[in-house]
Amino acid sequence: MSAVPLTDEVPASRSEYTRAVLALGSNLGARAETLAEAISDLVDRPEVRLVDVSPVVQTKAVGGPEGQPDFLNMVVIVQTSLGPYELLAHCHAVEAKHHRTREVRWGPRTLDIDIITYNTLSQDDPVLTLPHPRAAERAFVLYPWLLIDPTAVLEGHPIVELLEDCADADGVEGYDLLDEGQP
Ligand SMILES: Nc1ncnc2c1ncn2[C@@H]1O[C@H](COP(=O)(O)OP(=O)(O)OP(=O)(O)O)[C@@H](O)[C@H]1O
Ligand SMILES: Nc1nc2c(c(=O)[nH]1)N=C(CO)CN2
Repeated sequence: MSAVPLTDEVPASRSEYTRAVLALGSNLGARAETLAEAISDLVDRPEVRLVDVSPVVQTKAVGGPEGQPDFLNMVVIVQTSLGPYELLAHCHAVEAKHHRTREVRWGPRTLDIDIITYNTLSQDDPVLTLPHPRAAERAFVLYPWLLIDPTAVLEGHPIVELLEDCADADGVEGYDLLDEGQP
């Protein structure tokens, strides 16, 4: 028996952390501020640890209504002891805190958080499809991800190769955070 009290120990079922890749997007409101706050909110619990944060990129909206504002997009990598559905619920709670609404498919939003990968988990459940079913064709996901993990592989393909075939690649550009709020 250990002399150290065990009461604060992480329960055995929660002691393992899994790597997950999350994609964040915003094209309504104070976009950069929202993304920064969302990262804080995501890791504001012991079950989610921040591993890496990509630069922010500005991207032309893909799909949805014509003429919607450009997005800011980024990718964050976390280690989490949450299960995949718990992580999804947590992402939805952070979206809700930032007043995310769902009226039009692919419509403008204050905040979107998608789970791109949860370790190597592969599943088809419409509630949580993993890897994210459209990530492999989205430069607004792959490009910021590539900037922090150049050797990443998605569904067996290096993301650097997937990016070459993305139709939206020309709509992705670097973004200077100091520009937010400027006319
Ligand atoms: N990997 C995933 N990450 C996030 N949501 C997912 C995932 N797989 C399935 N979903 C489901 O998709 C539903 C719709 O999500 P959401 O409204 O954010 O879609 P979207 O971001 O507008 O479009 P897209 O799914 O093309 O990125 C969510 O309620 C969730 O249950
Ligand atoms: N540029 C850009 N386009 C999108 C985005 C996004 O985050 N960025 N998200 C979508 C649905 O998740 C649909 N289209």
